[in-house]
Amino acid sequence: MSEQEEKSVFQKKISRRKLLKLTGIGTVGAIIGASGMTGVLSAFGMNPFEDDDETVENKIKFYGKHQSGIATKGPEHVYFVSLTCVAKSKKELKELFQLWTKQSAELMNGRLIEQAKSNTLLPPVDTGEAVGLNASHLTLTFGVGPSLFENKALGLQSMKPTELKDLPHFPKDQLDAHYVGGDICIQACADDPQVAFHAIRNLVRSGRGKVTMHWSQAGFNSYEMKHKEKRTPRNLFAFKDGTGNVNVESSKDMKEVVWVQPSESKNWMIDGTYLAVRRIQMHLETWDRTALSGQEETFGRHRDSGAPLGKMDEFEDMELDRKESGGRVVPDTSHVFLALQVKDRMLRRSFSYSDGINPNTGAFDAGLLFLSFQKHPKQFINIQNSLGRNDKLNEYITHRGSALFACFPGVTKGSYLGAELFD
Ligand SMILES: C=CC1=C(C)c2cc3[nH]c(cc4nc(cc5[nH]c(cc1n2)c(C)c5CCC(=O)O)C(CCC(=O)O)=C4C)c(C)c3C=C
Ligand SMILES: [Fe+2]
Repeated sequence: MSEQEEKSVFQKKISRRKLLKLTGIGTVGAIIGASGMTGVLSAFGMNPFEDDDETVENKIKFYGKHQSGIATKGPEHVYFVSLTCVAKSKKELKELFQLWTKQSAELMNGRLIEQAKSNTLLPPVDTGEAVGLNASHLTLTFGVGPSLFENKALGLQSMKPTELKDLPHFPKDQLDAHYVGGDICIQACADDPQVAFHAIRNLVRSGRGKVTMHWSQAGFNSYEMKHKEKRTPRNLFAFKDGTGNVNVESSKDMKEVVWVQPSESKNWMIDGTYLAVRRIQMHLETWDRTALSGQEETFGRHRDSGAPLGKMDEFEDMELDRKESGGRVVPDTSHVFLALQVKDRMLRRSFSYSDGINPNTGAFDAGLLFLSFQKHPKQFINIQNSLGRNDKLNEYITHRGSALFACFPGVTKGSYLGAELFD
């Protein structure tokens, strides 16, 4: 940088574009590393996580300290995919994440993965089904599973955090290999299911030769609106699901429960989180034959209001030890009672699914794509163990799918997804 150029930077006369050019950030961090870039931009009074286009409607920012789709509230649709990595080297995989970074920023800005006019003699680069649709609050969240680190060709063995291992077998699990594990995951959430699907379709398509699809699951949430605010959504058993969740607006809670802090894991996981995924079938027909009182005793909450048993309002305190006529108001076999027996907490971000009819039973294949984010997998494991064999809800559900992923921190502009792992 010349003296004159430096002066312009300090007087903040220089344009963002010019600064990126001068520092070499435009060439994917060729000159300074990912964390160095954050420092340089901050020193010049620029937000390193700022996105380009503030004018785009219904847009969630791609760049940030944390990935989108974790603390982002009120998702209506999800398309989740678990992938197998077939890349032959770390370099190939790194290039894929660099490409996905660029494409994700485009998609979350409501654009196609490639703006260039298609050559009519070739298949279009973007598949096109999102043409004319807006960003629809699309979020994209990427993670890597334990098996990725066992692939010797990638040479990532020493980077594996000790806590990143397959979830243990839990009592009553009846897992179907079709819905277990994966090397890489992508969670796409949007208000429009076609926008979410389009994103995954195009990301997977451009990863051809480096990834193949292992399993996927689409899901949905519907929100009652009050004073233009989304209320807690109901699951397919009609209960409000998410009332006792971590407050995503509290950075203290998020640091305590969700975001990995320095020295809590491998350095590349700082500001990242672990995603536990469970595909849980819900036996709707059995549930629908259960009396309302039995349904409410199963969860420990009233169905319509979502209030703790014996109370009126959804957000009243859950008093687990409250007794009336000598008996517990909230049964000790209820889902909420057992979930609260351990001190661990998690951020739940689940979606309902309905996938047609099971040909063997003639029953709905419907349930919950349970997704929880936590800074350590033991938080999920401890709660699931507490639910164990005693949860009354077990009479109505069967866990069919399971996976654990380490989700990267967010991306600084000029860097890429997973840079801290690959560089
Ligand atoms: C291991 C963690 C959990 C699994 C698996 C799980 C499955 C599951 N949950 C519901 C419905 C509800 N869960 C509710 C509360 C709740 N659930 C968990 C954990 C798991 N649930 C926790 C930690 C809590 C919060 C307890 C609290 O802090 O109060 C509720 C009540 C409303 C709410 O707080 O969200 C419902 C309803 C289903 C249907 C299900 C599997 C299909
Ligand atoms: Fe639950």
